[in-house]
Amino acid sequence: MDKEELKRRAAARALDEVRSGMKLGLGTGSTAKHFVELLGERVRDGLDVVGVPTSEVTRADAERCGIRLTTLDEIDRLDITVDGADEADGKLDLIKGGGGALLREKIVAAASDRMIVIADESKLVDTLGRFPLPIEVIPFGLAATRRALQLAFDAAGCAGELKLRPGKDGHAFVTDGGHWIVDARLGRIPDAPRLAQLLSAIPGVVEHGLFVGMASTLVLAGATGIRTIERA
Ligand SMILES: O=C(CO)[C@H](O)[C@H](O)COP(=O)(O)O
Repeated sequence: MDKEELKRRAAARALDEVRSGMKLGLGTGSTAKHFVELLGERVRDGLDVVGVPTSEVTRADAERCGIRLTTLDEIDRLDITVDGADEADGKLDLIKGGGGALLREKIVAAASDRMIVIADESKLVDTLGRFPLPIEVIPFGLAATRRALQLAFDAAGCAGELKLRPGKDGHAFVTDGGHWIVDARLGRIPDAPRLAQLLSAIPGVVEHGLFVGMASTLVLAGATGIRTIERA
C-alpha cells in the first residue's frame, strides 16, 4: 500500500479520539498534515474544536482547512496533540524534528493531556538513533556548542557526526524560532533519557528532538491494518 495512504489511515484513527469542544495541538509534517486535512473536513461538517499549530506551515494548512486557531497564551491546557514522528521505540520515546518544528512541537505536547503519535509502521524501531537526531541551537558560539554536544554523546555512550542543516538558499536552515538545527548521525542511542538530560543542560541548545515520556499513544498504520500502542 502507498505510504501516503498509510499515513492518512493513521491520521483517521487519531481523529476517532476527537470530540466537539476539544482543544487540540496540531503537529507538523506530512503525516500531521493528513490529520489537519481530515479534521478540516469534520469541522466543515460541524465539529467544534480549536487548534494550536506547531509551526507556521501547519498554521497556514489549518487556516486553509477552516480550523479555528488559538495560542497557548489564550488557553491553559490542550486535550490532545496529534503529531507525527521520525522514529518511535516500543517505550513510546521518539525522535522528532525532521521537519524542523521540534521546539514548538515539544512546547505544545508538554501542554497537552495526551499526545497521540501517528505514523506508518516503518517509523517503529528497536532502538532510537537511525534517524539523525535534530538539535535546535543558537547560532552564537556554535563551535563551543558542538564541542559540548560531542562530550554529551560520549557520556551517553554514543558517537557520531554533526551536520548543520542547510536551508533551501544554501545558508543554514532557520527554524520558526530563528534558530539553527544540527543533525547528529548517532546510529544508535542506547540510553535516550540520559542523552536527553545531558543535551538539555548545554547552554547553546534550545531544544532537542528526543521526546522522552511524552507520547501517550502510538498509532501505526501498516499493510495489514492499524496497530495502537498505549504508554504502559
Ligand atoms: O517532527 C516532525 C517535524 O518537526 C515530524 O513530525 C516528523 O519529521 C515526521 O514527519 P513526517 O510525518 O513527514 O514523516
